[in-house]
Amino acid sequence: MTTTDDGTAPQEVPHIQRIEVNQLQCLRIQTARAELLVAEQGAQVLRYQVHGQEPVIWMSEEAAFEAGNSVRGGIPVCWPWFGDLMRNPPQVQALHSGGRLPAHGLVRGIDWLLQESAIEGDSVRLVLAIPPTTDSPSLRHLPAGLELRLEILLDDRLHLNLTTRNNSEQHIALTQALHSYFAVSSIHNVAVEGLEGQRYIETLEGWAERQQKRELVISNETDRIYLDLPPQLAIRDENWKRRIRIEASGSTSAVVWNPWASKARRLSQFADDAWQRMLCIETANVMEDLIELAPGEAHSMGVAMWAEQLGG
Ligand SMILES: O=P(O)(O)OC[C@H]1O[C@@H](O)[C@H](O)[C@@H](O)[C@@H]1O
Repeated sequence: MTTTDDGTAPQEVPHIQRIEVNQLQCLRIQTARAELLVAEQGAQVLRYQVHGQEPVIWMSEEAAFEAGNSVRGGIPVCWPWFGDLMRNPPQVQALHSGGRLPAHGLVRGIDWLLQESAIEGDSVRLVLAIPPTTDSPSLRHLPAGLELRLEILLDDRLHLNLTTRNNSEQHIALTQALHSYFAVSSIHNVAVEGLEGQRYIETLEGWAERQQKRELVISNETDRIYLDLPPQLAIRDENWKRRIRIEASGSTSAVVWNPWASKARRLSQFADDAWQRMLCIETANVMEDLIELAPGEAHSMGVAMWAEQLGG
C-alpha cells in the first residue's frame, strides 16, 4: 500500500471530511484539482483554492471562527436583507420590525442544516438550508414557511446557487448577496472588468448615482452598488498573472467593496494592512434588483467563479 510522508494511507479524491475550525463545524472537500472548506454556520465558504495556485477566495489572518459571529473573509450569505435594513426598499423594511436587525440580515451567524452531500465523478455537491423559521430564535420573526438553501458545486469551478422558496402565505420582498471576498496579489495591481459604462450608487457620497466611465481600479475606500449589470465580471491581477471570472445568474446588481487603510483599522477580525490583499465583488439582488415572491414562488441567484491565466 502506498503511504504519504507522514505514514498514513492517502485519501481517495474526491472526499468530504468533517473538521472543526475553532468553534465551527466545517466540511472540507478535496478533489484532484481543488480544496474547499465550508462552515455549517452561515453556510459560509471559508476557503477555495486550486492546488498549486494562489487562493481564489481570501480569508482574514485574524478570522475568529466563533459561534454566532460571521467570519471575516470567505463568502458570507447576506439574507433577507443586504447591508443596513434602513437603506433597503420599503417593501423589504416592511417585513421586519421585531427582533435584532443586524447588518446583512439574519443568516450569517446561525447554523444551517446539511441536507445533501454527494460525490459525482470528479465533482462534489453540498446542499445546506436554514432551519425552519419557526425553530430558530433568530428567524422566528420571518413568515413561517420561508425557505432558503445554498447549493455548492465544486467541479472545475466553484458554483453557488442560493434559492429562496416562499412557502409562506404572504407576499415577501428581500435583498441578498453572496458576499465574496476575493484574494488579490495587491489591491494596487488589479482592475475590475465588466463595469464600464454601468450605473452605480456611490454609498460613500450620499448614495449619489454615478456612471462608471472606464474599467474600475481601486485607489481609495470603495463601497458601491452597481446596477443593470451583465452576467460576467472579472478581476484582472497582473502580479499573479490571472483573471478571476465571476459569472452571475438571477442577479443584475453587485457590490464592490474595499475598506482601504482607515476603515480597515475599525473593522473586526481584520489586520490593519489586510485591505491590500482582498477585494469584495458581491453577487447581489439589491436596491431595484430586489426579489419579490408571491406565495408558492421561488427565486435562485447564483455565481460561478474560476481563475484563468492571463493571456489565456
Ligand atoms: O462588517 P460587515 O458587516 O461584514 O460588512 C462589511 C462590508 O460589507 C459590504 O458589503 C458593505 O457594502 C460595506 O458597507 C460593509 O462595511
